[in-house]
Amino acid sequence: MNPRLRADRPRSRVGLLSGLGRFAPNRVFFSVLLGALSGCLYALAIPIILSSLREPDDGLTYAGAIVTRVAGIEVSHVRLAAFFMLLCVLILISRALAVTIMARVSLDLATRLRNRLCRRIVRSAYPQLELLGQARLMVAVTDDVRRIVAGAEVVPQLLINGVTLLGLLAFLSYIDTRIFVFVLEAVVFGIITFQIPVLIANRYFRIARQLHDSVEKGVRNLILGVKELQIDRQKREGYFSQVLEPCDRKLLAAEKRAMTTLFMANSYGDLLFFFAIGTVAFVFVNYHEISSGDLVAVVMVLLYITAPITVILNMLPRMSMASVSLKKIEEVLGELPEEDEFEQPLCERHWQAISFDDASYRHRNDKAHDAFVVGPLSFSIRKGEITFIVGGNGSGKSTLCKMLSLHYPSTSGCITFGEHAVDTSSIDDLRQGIATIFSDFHLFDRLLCPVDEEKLVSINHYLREFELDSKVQVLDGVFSTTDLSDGQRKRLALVVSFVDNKQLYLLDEWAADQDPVFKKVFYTEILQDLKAQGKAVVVVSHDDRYFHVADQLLIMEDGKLVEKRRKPATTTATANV
Ligand SMILES: Nc1ncnc2c1ncn2[C@@H]1O[C@H](COP(=O)(O)OP(=O)(O)OP(=O)(O)O)[C@@H](O)[C@H]1O
Repeated sequence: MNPRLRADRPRSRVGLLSGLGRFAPNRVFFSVLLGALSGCLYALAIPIILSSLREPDDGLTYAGAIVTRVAGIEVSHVRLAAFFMLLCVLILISRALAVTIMARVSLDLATRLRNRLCRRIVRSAYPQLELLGQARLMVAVTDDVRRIVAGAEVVPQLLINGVTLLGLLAFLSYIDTRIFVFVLEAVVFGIITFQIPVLIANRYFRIARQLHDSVEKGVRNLILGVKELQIDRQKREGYFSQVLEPCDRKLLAAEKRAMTTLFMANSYGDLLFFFAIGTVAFVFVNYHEISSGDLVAVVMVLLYITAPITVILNMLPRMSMASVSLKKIEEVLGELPEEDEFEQPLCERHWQAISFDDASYRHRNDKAHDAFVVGPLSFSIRKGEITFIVGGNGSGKSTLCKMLSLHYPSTSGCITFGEHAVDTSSIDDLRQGIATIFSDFHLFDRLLCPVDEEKLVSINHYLREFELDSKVQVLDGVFSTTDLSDGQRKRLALVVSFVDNKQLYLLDEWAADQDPVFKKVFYTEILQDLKAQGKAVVVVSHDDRYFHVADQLLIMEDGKLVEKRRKPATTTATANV
């Protein structure tokens, strides 16, 4: 079996804005349009104010302006004032709409990305998930998605301030072309030189993002291993000094470097404009003729320009981080090829026996040369039979179970379920007939399937049978609690699998946590019940005193099947196989 894996097509390195544009083109277009409009209106505010201050002879005075009484208040240049008020209202509406629309798009995009990542995780080949690791997946689903939202939210702000900047530069060119050229040169010089620290900061942001995965992994292991660390001070300190703190230190250093570089770049950007203002006010006027009114207008525009420039410079780090996170998510999606079979319509497949013909699986890890190989294995599992997989620790029992449950694709040989060879067209259908309880199983707090009256009767029956009825009730398909002992949790997992009514039951060391009484019930009653129902039952077990209940014994050693024993058809149920 080698299910074809469909990797994401190699993507072009899309920017944040084009990513947003592809996601919601109409809304992003409106937001951009309104942001641009808002920027234009902002840029208009200064000329309006200035024109209210100017006299026709280019002097600057309030005296002599025509004053009109509006609702008892004296207003000069009433038409201009009304236009200014209208401008303010329009700025308010367009700005609010631009920002709100983009914020909503970014939230929708975040939800979609999170959902897409989660769906991709469940649709991906299991070995690939193992290789990628929980920490990397968690950071992508939570942190990276959040950073993209933060970055997307500033897009309208950048746009508004960018357009304001352009508008003011245009106004500057209208006042005095020579000053405009000078300021434009300062802007171009500022932008080019500003890119150098931005590039350095981006490099540190990328390093910080990698280190974030390691910190996440460290914290996760700390939480998982808290019991062990609490009872041993030396190990606790060792964990902090050898694992968490070195990672934290590196992350802190990278983040500090990135932020420091960017803040210094921002300060440099601000200063550059004050330098430009100073040059115009103290030097330029000595070489070029310029009226005092124009000079005031130029200085006002230059002072006003510093605000949008500061906003743009301050918002850029968020955009940088969002772009790094978007790239990271695309990398994760690229590394998680989707199995083709999920596109097929589901159709239940029935079989009588599973056959392994020289099937093998090679674990993938960083060091390919010492990867563990299980197989080649040849055997069959039949319905109405109990098969035990036995062997020492690390002999490959659980790996074989995951081959049987179709989580691990065989790297050579062939596996068939009855008439159906396991391939891309059949794998998901065949998986639907399999119930598993692995040693690292997860118990969901609900049944995750429709619960009708018949099912409820069946659940309550099994809860009583497994002595769980006083602990757990099922209300609307949800368990009243899953805070149970390890043994009880395994029993509840078995109840769930019984209700699911599958064809193959794979129980990996299920009985390991059960008390001797229930262990006996498991081997002598529960397994026999499943067998009587015609299920194929595969049990990984170290309980040699119960090996006799098996119809078939598969003995594993170092990834190979060293012995297959089958119970003779004539022997009694208690005879050893
Ligand atoms: N996810 C993995 N990635 C790489 N190698 C693995 C992985 N899981 C297991 N292995 C390798 O496969 C070998 C067999 O592991 P497996 O869990 O199948 O043994 P087992 O017989 O079930 O052991 P136990 O009785 O201790 O549960 C191990 O020695 C280990 O080196």
